[in-house]
Amino acid sequence: MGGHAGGITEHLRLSTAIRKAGRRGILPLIADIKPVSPRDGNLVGQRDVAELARSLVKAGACALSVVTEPTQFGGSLEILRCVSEAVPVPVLRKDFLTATEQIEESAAHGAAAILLILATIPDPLAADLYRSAQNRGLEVVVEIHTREELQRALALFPTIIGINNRDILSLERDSGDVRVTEELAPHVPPGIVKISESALMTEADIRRAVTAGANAVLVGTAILRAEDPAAFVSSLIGRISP
Ligand SMILES: O=C(O)c1ccccc1NCC(=O)[C@H](O)[C@H](O)COP(=O)(O)O
Repeated sequence: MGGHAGGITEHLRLSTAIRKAGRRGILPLIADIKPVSPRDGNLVGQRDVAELARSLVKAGACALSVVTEPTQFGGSLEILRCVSEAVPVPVLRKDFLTATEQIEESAAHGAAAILLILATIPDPLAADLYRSAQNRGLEVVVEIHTREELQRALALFPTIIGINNRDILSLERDSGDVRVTEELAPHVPPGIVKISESALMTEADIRRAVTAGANAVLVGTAILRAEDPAAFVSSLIGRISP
């Protein structure tokens, strides 16, 4: 799958990977690699990140995300590169991006998509960053947590909207609630890929997100805290249909 450009594998688009899994009746699950949770502490520990990434994809994750924010989440661009080089699926970079130079940096480290968090980015900057990412061939997950942010997101004509069940402004110290997806997903126009992100801790949470209309789920803590993360992913995918 894909070719090579400057040492980094060129991956499928994130929206394509999600749609493809959904069409095949496979739960589109994005497994999130977050080294540290401000709420739950160290999640990756001494594990080899490349091996972890490969095992999650082998278990059926259609894409991965990597949190690169270093101070609160223990992430780095090196981890992004390591994961992107290890797997043949799209990798989403999750960070508080605010500058156009970070678009090039994301692409150079193998990201297929970036996150734009509307809670932290004013409208003109969001539009600039969205355009820059598109011009660089990256997809954008426009992240929202409120109805007001959904209206702002729609003005960008996004292909993917991420509904964050946690309040990122509290740096994920809140417990989050899938009710946020249940409230917002029905208001997202058809044709836009909807990802329910964060605080999906149980099979029941994921079922609720899918029932509310999420086309994909992004799960971090529950996978990384499982005794066997790959077995956990494959059991979720085996038990839940999109
Ligand atoms: O989600 C964000 O907006 C975000 C931005 C920058 C750094 C970290 C961020 N959130 C952390 C995550 O991406 C979560 O790890 C991910 O949504 C999975 O959540 P969970 O399943 O609750 O661990």
